[in-house]
Amino acid sequence: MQHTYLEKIRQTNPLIHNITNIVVANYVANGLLALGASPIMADAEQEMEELAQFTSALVLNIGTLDAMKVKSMLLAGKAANHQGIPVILDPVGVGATGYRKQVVAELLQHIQFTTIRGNAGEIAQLAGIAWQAKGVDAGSGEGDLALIATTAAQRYQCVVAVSGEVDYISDGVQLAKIANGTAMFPKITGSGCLLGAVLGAFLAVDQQNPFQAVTQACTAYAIAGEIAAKTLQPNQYGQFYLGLLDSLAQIDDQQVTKYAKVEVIGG
Ligand SMILES: Nc1ncnc2c1ncn2[C@@H]1O[C@H](COP(=O)(O)OP(=O)(O)O)[C@@H](O)[C@H]1O
Ligand SMILES: Cc1ncsc1CCOP(=O)(O)O
Ligand SMILES: [Mg+2]
Repeated sequence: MQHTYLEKIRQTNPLIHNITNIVVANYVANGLLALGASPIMADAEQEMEELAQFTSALVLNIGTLDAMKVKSMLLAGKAANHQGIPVILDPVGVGATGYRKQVVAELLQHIQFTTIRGNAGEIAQLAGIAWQAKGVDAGSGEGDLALIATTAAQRYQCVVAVSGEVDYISDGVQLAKIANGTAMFPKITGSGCLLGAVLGAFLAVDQQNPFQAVTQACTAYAIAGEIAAKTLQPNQYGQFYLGLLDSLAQIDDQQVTKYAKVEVIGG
């Protein structure tokens, strides 16, 4: 596996266009800057086509939807597909309401996503497998996470990442299991949303190998969390929130190689 993603991101500073939710926009922008990429958060329908001409990836996050945002997402997604830049979907809380389900179905119908990243509850919903999600959080279920990732990847013809205590990445044939991370992640809001944007940065520097880029992104991000949590008490969530940004700025490809707990099956 290629292990030079972080170096490439810092060399090329890919510009990542995010249409994201009001809870996390600032944190995601800071996380991309820390990593060495550049963020642009833009929602207005008038600028979607223009942005696709000079950005390196598009991240669509449905966390706080409204009709105007959905219109912009459709325009941005189609323009990104036309330009051939990677498009990432974070289907935040897709099982929570009928509107979220309807919007995600529309996005999936009109846009070819490179990657879909969500927690188990969100991806189980897209895969049509039973799961008890809790709002925007993963919730609980008995489902087989590898099957959920693989089913969604085959159904939507893209790389799917199911994040959680163990991350499962599938392109429909290959499966990666990543055992890195820290239990502090689900204690801060925005950690999943920031991961979606980080996927954009990794995919921007390796458009040829989306499965590998997503696996490396999830691994690097989970290890950055481990490093941030190492010196903290288990309830220092505020410190973790900021420490994760510092850690994303400091982590390098050698550390990712050293600490990775990744198993790849199939392919
Ligand atoms: N219990 C856990 N232990 C270790 N890492 C976790 C745990 N839960 C989530 N993560 C990590 O947190 C990050 C965000 O994933 P997740 O919490 O599933 O997203 P979301 O915030 O969208 O629900 C991922 O890097 C994932 O690996
Ligand atoms: C709490 C909340 N409500 C709508 S979007 C959002 C943020 C979800 O962020 P994450 O999935 O990264 O925890
Ligand atoms: Mg989320």
